[in-house]
Amino acid sequence: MPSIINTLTAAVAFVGVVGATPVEIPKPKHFTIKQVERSQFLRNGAQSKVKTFRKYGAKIPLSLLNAAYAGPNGSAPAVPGDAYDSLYLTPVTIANTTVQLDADTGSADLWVFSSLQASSQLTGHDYYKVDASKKVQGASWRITYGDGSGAAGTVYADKVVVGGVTATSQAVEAATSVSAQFQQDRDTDGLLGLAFSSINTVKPTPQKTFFDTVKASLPEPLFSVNLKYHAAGSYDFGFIDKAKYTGDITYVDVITKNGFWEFTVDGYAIGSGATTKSSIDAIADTGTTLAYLPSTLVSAYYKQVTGAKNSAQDGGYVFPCSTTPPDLSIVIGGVKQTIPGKHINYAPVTTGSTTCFGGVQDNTGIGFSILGDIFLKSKYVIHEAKDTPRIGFAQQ
Ligand SMILES: Cc1noc(C)c1CN(C)Cc1cc2n(n1)CCN(c1cc(N)ncn1)C2
Repeated sequence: MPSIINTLTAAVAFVGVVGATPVEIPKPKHFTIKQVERSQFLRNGAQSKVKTFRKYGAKIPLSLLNAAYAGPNGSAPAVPGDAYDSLYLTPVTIANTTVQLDADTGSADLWVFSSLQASSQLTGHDYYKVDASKKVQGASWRITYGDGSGAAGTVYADKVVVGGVTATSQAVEAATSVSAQFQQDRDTDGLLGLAFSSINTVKPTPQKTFFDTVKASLPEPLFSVNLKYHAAGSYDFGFIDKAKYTGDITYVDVITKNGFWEFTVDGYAIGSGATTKSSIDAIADTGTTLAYLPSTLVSAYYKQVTGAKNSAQDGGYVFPCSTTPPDLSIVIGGVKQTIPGKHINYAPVTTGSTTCFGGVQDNTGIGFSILGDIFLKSKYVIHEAKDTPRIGFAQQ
């Protein structure tokens, strides 16, 4: 629908009567009343409902959030799963059911809670009702994540729609079992893997990710990630939205050998300090909540945070919640990408504690650095899968 903008320009004289003596109010030169597209009002209807729910502290149904933040074709919302952005959820329609999946650039399996699980595991979840006629015979999958959580099951080829983009026959990995972490997390109905298909866990034949399935049909072979701090962002498939970033996009080549969106960081700076040159191997990973960086960098960073300590009891670097830590910049493609200090004050270590867990932690034991949501939520990140895959970063 073309937007209907009527501009009414009127010169209106107001004569007000105050007491007995008429008072002439200076004549305004002109004013404009803009009319906007009806659909924007409709979307704003959902948004005004979200505001009312928030005002009265009511839990907002994800379906309402999805309606409020529905984007143009190709764009899907990424809604924080809780108050601390521990994960972001995106509505995905599989066959005729819409589920809330954690879109994850650090893994390559599209898996979902399903009717194959014990019904006790399905309470509070939307789930995929498997269609036996669509089963991929002989195929199975099993995935384990860095935090020890995981799931396993069998495979179906079914219709999947994300942000209006349709994969007519996408490998849908139906869970037969999920780990305790997923059983306890009633918001996450599964994952939408967006890493490279080379690390898909389906046996005997690895399956394509949703992005790989639809890539050739998109305007451009890319997807853009726009996670936000304590707010709904988006995943844009096939296009770059200039309204979602400022300045330039800095691209670097992706190292594809491990199946991640992996690249080299050139250095870092703490607060307004000098830049330290350092070659750091890192992956961009929307499925990881925090940022995990080399111990030398992390130790130098927390030396500048009043009251910070590396607490074995709390499982990492913590500091008083009243602290606003310094910004942390990392240099990618010669350009500083800054994490606001506010984002690094992640969350109380336990509910009500005045000790807060740092959003930047040590990568010891992981083998590489992970730029998770703490880094990503202030950036607009382009994942381009041409012959030489590239990743691009811009400031939101
Ligand atoms: C609640 C809640 N709080 O924080 C999380 C996470 C949850 C969700 N919940 C506990 C279940 C869960 C566990 C994981 N996820 N979701 C997402 C995939 N995981 C990854 C992905 C990846 N790329 N790298 C490492 N792990 C681990």
